[in-house]
Amino acid sequence: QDFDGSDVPKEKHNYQSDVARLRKIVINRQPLLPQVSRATRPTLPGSLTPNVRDIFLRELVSNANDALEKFRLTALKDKSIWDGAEPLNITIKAIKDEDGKGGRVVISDTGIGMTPDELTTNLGTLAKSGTSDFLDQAESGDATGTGNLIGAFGLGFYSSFLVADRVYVASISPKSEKNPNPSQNVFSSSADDSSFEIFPDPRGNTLGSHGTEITLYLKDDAAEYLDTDKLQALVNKHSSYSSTFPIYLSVRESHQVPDEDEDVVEPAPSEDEPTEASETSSETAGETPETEKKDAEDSDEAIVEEEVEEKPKAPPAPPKMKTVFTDEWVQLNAQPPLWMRDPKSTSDEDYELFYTAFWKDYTKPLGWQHFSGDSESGTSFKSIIYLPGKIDEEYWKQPLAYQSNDIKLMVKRVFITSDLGEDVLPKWASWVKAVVDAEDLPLNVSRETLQSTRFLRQLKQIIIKRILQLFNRIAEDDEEKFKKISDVYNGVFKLGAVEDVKNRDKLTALTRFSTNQRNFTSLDQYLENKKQGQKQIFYLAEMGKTPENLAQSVFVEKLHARGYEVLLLSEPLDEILVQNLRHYKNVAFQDVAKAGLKFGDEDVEEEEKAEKEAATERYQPLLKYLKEFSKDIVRDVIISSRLVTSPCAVVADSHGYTANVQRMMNAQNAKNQPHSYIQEFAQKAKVLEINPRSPLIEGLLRRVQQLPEDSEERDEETEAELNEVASILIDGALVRSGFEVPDSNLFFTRVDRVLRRSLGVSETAPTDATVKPAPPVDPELPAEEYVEPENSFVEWNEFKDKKAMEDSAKFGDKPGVHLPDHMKDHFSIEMEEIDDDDNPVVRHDEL
Ligand SMILES: Nc1ncnc2c1ncn2[C@@H]1O[C@H](COP(=O)(O)OP(=O)(O)OP(=O)(O)O)[C@@H](O)[C@H]1O
Repeated sequence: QDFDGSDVPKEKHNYQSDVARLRKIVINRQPLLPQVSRATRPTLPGSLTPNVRDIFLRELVSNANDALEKFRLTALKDKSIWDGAEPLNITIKAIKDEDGKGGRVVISDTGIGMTPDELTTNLGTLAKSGTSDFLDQAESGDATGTGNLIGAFGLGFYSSFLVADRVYVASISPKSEKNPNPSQNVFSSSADDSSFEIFPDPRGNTLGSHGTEITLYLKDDAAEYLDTDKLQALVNKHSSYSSTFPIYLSVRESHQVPDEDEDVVEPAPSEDEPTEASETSSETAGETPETEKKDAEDSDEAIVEEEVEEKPKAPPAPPKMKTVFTDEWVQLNAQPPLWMRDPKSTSDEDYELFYTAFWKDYTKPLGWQHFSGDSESGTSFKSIIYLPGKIDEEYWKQPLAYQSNDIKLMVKRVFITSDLGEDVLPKWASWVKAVVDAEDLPLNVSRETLQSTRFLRQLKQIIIKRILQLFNRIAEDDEEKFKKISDVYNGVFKLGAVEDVKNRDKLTALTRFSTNQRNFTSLDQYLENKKQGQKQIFYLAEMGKTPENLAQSVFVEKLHARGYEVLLLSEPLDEILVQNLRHYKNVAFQDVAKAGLKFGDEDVEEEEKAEKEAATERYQPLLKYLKEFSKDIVRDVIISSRLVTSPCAVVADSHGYTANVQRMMNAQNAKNQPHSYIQEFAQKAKVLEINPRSPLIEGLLRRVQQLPEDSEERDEETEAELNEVASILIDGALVRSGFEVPDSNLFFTRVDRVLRRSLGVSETAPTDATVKPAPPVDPELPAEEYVEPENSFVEWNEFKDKKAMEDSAKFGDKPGVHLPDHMKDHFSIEMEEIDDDDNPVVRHDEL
């Protein structure tokens, strides 16, 4: 009897809109044969078909495993639903049609099953996070990309429609208080329906007391999935690690039996009757593979014995033999789970496949550590921890609030939970994926009891220790690989070093930086390259600039010229990190844009000191002049010992703001904070340094010296010119040092004037500023109707005041405020009622 062969009442439901979108993409999946036109598709040999749709099996097996896990957990609490003896497993069977062309694949599990309501909600709506991302990408992307997308997201149940025209899901959930009389029901949908049906299974109860059976009627071009070798290969590749429950495949085995005794071979299907044989087995779907297999073995034994007994004295002529076929269940994942195996005999590919199947993450992991251990509390366990190949974007949105639940705790191979509470790992490490199988915990351990166990606390330390060891080992042994790790994890190391004081040193050692001399430097390598006497780790931080830009900075020029290494920090976390660390291995960090920079080589410093004193003496008039001139911007003007070619720079005091911090403060102030006096003080805590060896500075000194002492002899024009040059010089120093000029319009007006002067053009000659005015006012209204762009409208309904909403009817049918999407989060809208004279209505006096 099949699913449709009865007049049971069928409830029709429409798919939720997202499911409908998803199914459309899956069913019309263009990329299946990306390089081939539609017309030629059907004639292609199966082997050319890219394997996008192979994923259906992986997805259904993974769902079956989840259902079994749920069942086992439920049974731990409610002993009445499972006696522990009835097998929990997954079975896969391919059944060919009578005409031998098409057929169906049936995937069953003895898991938690679904009630009719659950069939409707679980299979008719989408609850998966990330699905809308998938939909958007798939719908906007070109067709060829969709295949990869399908593989990368994992479409769950809906991937059935990659291979099937029609899908039936028969299911029964175990008896419970809510569901005292469970019955077996069917979900049915064809690939091109926009709806599905739910109805009582016309075949009655075939699944026993709990479980699900998914029957896929294969599309014409998907007959390859009837081949058990293919199914076996797929399970081996994608699913052997995704379930700790046995997965059985029904495989047709051939046997040689004596031809004479027709009765004996009767139970087994003959070669000419493949369909009948398949049907016989499918009717026994309620039986477990184990019982079926046992029956088959029993009957085989009986045959042998009968023959021996009946013909003891027969002439020794060889009996006539013929081939018969039986369907037998073969377990596909008979090996112990990966974490129980010997790491020495486990290949990288095994670890990668296990990772993908277990966490449904299709980006290859960057590393793993497989180990066994004993916690101090006496629990022994085996574990594999992984470094994911990418970190979830959510993590970087809110790293300190992120919780991934990716540590899967098993007890004696049985999955217990992946919710180990918020503090199972320090926040910086919340991306770790690990499986931990403990031997000595009770199977019914609850999350609450778990959290109070010493085991969990120790596990946290063990995982962190192992993760750090793993990073270290790769850093030491394989620089190329560590570069890849760094691409993903450098920010994590920096965050960890700030957040996790206990592991700060180890995490800091893993961070890598660009410098003026090389690209991938650890702080230890920096210290190895430290010059004699150097007592500081030099760095320059400016968020958003590239290290190449930073290397050109005025603050780096002398250090670079002398051969010192300077860390060039351009990542958002960098400056926070050095501020928190303050020193590494007892060597202090020194911001080269700040006062306090010391090279540490005494001879040079003595020499420079003398030179500086002499220059200060010589440049006194210019220093005095500039100090007076720039008193609103800097605290002092001094002779520099950090500049080589640049004429001047603005250096922050050790307690003042660098340009980087200044920018961050400005951004902050722009948001809401008022300026404080401390901030103003810190802003001005900077010094203008001039380079006595720069010809420009020497020239300026000469000009200042030429200014007449006597105020009677002053020439205003010459003085104005000099002031202008000095202004440009100071503004230039600000820009060169990363600060903003106080008034950029004034700055460019001055530059223009100086340019005119140097070109001999009149300084006062006006530019022809005539422009063509706009045409006169157009009294006509636009002919075409304005089309509302989607989503640019803050719906009236969103306003909380319902009364205002009702009143709004008189303003037209869709009043509202238009905002571009990217601005919506930054605005709140308040409204007030106004009267005919545009005055706000504060009180309704008449009320
Ligand atoms: N074999 C099954 N037994 C019981 N419930 C099932 C089974 N297959 C699917 N379901 C239910 O249907 C829901 C939807 O399945 P689907 O594969 O589309 O998404 P998912 O499994 O929740 O997500 P993901 O595939 O990312 O894990 C599941 O969450 C589960 O509740």
